[in-house]
Amino acid sequence: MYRNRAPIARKTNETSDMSRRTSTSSTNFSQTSVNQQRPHSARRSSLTDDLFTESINVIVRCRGRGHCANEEGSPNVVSVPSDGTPQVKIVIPEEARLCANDRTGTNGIESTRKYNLDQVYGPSSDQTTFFQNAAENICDEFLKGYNCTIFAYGQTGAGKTYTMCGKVNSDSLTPESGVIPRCLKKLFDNELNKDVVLKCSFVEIYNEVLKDLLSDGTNDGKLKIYEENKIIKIKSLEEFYIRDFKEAMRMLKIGIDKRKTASTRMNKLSSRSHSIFTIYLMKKVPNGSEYRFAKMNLVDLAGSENVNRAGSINQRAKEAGSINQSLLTLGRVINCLVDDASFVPYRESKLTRLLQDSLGGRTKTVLVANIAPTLVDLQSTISTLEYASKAKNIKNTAQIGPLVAEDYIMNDLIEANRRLKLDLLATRKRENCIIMDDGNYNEMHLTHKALKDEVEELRGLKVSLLNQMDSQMKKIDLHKSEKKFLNENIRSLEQKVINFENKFREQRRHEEELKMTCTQLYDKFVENLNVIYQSQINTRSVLSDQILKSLVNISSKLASIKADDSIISPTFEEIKEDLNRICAKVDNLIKSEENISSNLNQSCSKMKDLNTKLISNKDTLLNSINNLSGVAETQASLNKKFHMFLEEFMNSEDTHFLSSIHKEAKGKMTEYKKEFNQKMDNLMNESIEHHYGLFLKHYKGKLSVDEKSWNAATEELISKSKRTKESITEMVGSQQENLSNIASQSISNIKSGQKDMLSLKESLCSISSMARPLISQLSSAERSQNENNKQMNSAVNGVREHVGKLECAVNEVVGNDNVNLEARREEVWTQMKEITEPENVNILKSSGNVIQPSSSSASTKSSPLRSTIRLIPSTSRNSVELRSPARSPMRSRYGSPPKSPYKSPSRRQGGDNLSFGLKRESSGESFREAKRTHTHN
Ligand SMILES: Nc1ncnc2c1ncn2[C@@H]1O[C@H](COP(=O)(O)OP(=O)(O)OP(=O)(O)O)[C@@H](O)[C@H]1O
Repeated sequence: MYRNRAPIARKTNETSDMSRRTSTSSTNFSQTSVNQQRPHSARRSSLTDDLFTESINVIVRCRGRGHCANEEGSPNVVSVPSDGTPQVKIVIPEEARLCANDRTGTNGIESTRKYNLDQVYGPSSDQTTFFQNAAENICDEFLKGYNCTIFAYGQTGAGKTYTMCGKVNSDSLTPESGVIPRCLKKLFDNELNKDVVLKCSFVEIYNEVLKDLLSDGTNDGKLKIYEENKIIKIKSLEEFYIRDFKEAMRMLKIGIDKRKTASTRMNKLSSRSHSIFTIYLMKKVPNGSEYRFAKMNLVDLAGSENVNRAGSINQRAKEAGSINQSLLTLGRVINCLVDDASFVPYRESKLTRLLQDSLGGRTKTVLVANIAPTLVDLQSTISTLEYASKAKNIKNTAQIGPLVAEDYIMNDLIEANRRLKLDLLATRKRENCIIMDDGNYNEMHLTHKALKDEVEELRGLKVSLLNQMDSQMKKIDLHKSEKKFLNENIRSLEQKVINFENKFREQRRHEEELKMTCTQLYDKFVENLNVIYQSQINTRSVLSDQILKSLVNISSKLASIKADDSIISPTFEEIKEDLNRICAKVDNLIKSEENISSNLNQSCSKMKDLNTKLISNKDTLLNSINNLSGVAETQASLNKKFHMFLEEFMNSEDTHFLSSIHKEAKGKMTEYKKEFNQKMDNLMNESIEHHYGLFLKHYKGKLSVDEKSWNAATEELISKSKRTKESITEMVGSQQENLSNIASQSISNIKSGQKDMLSLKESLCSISSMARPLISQLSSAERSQNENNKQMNSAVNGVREHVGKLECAVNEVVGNDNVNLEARREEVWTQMKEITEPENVNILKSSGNVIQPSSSSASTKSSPLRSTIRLIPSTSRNSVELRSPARSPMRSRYGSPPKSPYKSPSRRQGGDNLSFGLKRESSGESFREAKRTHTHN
């Protein structure tokens, strides 16, 4: 960095002089440049193409809620559309309007207001976004050679300084860097940087006094605003060449640090002055030796403030008054420009005077209106937005900057260099004085300051790091102690676990032992239980045996006492009677069977007679056939003779007559033959049917009579058997019932007696001694009862066997007779066929005579029909079958004449002494079985 002059020799008058000189010289640069414009001013008219009118670009930036608003608990009333619409909307809540006061200034304000501007940015827009969208473009215009101005306007604390400068702590950009650092960065990052020469100045207006923020103070009070050729300039303001971004940032930082700030209630670092950072650009014209001159004013205005609200008193109140005054003038200027007034009061304040060219002049101007969103700031916000809306209508005629000759810049640099060398030489001659180049000094000073800042920063960092370290160490210590504590806990827990495991093992061992003991005890218990159970069973069996014995004795006693007389005897008598009746019925049946047999024999004899007659007829027929065969022989001889006669006749002359007779005779013979055969067939059929019908009619009548008697006898027998069975069953049932009653009573008695068994034992002992003679009696009675039982069993078995045999016999009779009748019928039929067939054969052999069957002639041959035939009813009572008695197993078993095989045994059994011993189950079962067999049959 180098400067036009070195204002370093502060302590010498020479330096002061020099400073003044250089200052003038510096001011002369602008003047020179302006002066240099003069030759070009003639050209400017020719550059009418570069002139164009445009409105000031008005941008609103609304900050977020500040600490002040939060403290006051003020609601937000400003909203910014998120879709990029350049509109600010103010919505005042009704309750706020109702309790409106002067502070909020909502009195008489409508609830909703809208302001349309060029661009609007809300709290969410960061510095980068804001610069890129709002300020970058104007930088480009500046680089093109236009004079440009960006100034921030708004109430105190609305974010003007934040927008324009941001944080300027380092040599590089940060996210918080504002418009000025970013502009500088952009200018130095430009590709055409080589052909660009940049200078800067930084001035503030504090209480309407100008102050050079980059100066060492030697030019204090010398800065004066003057206008030359319609260009506003500041006399004695130092301009510094800036070679790179870092240098520019250091200059900016120096100026910011020098700027007057103070803490108010509304802003802890409130700017109490208006500041203008100006960048001068000399850009070489492409393919030329001249440089285009332009300057950019970056203005951070002091904020308008409510003295009461800001709590400004004394100096601050004076500052506020000055600020507000200058801002009021700015407002009036804007109004005048908007109203296109003939007079614009630029000169009424230094601010408006310095911004004269930017407001309604030849500059491209951007006005940033900073506002706060809360209700407490509403009045200022509305005021700001009103100004901004008006400023939007200010028209500027942007003009490209003048050209400066390259030689002039070179001469300026050489001159500056020469003056510096003289200053150095003069300074070196002085004693006790450190003489050094102002640039170097400044550079060193800046470097030193930067280093100091860095050291401070590092110190602060170190302190914070040390603090962090301390806290970390404390945390580590805490963690260590916690870890130690946890380790101890873990160790104790592990020990507990080990102890627990040991105890668990011990417990398991105890459990195993306990199990073993339990098993042993259980086994012993089971064993004892078995023993007890066995003893109980034994006891029970002994007791039950005793009880049974007692029961048997009692029952036998009862049976012997009562049953013999009152129960069994009458029943047995009845059974006897029944059986006798059955036997009588069986005898009747046998008798009827004999009758049937005799009937059958009679039928057989009749059949034999019939057969004899048939045989005799057969003989007669055979004779007739023989006669017919004689006739046939005669006929044959006659025929022969006739044939001979015919041959002779044929040999004669009249053959025609003979042949006709012969044909006629032949035909008649054929007819005769047919007729004869037909008549013979009819005769034979009629004869056979007649005889067979007679035979069947005769035997059917006979058999139906026998069948009826047989059926009646069978039914009677069955009903008798049924009745007998029922009476026996009833008797047995009653016996059973009696016995079961006695048994159940005894059992219940025994059961009840079981409880008093112990007490009864004693009495039993005494009873046993008393019961001995009774027992002997009972044993004798038991023996007799056993005998009775045996007899009864044998009797029942006999009855059962007898009934079974009877039923078998009946079955055999029925079954065999059915078979025999069938066979017999077949035999008769075959015999009849035998009788009739030879006749038919012979008759068929006969030549044509009618033959009447003869009724005589008996055959001497023996016929099966000569045997006796028995007719018995089959299972189907409607059918009648012929049976051969010879094939009857009954007959073969009992011989001829047929005699019932059941008669004798039945009689024997019925007649024999039938003493039914009472063996309840077996006898009942046998009766049931007999009943089943009978029913089945
Ligand atoms: N858009 C913003 N985003 C973040 N912080 C902001 C914003 N605007 C302002 N601030 C913060 O608000 C405080 C006040 O801002 P600033 O000093 O820029 O206000 P000002 O308008 O310059 O006030 P004054 O006129 O009193 O100087 C600062 O701490 C600043 O960092």
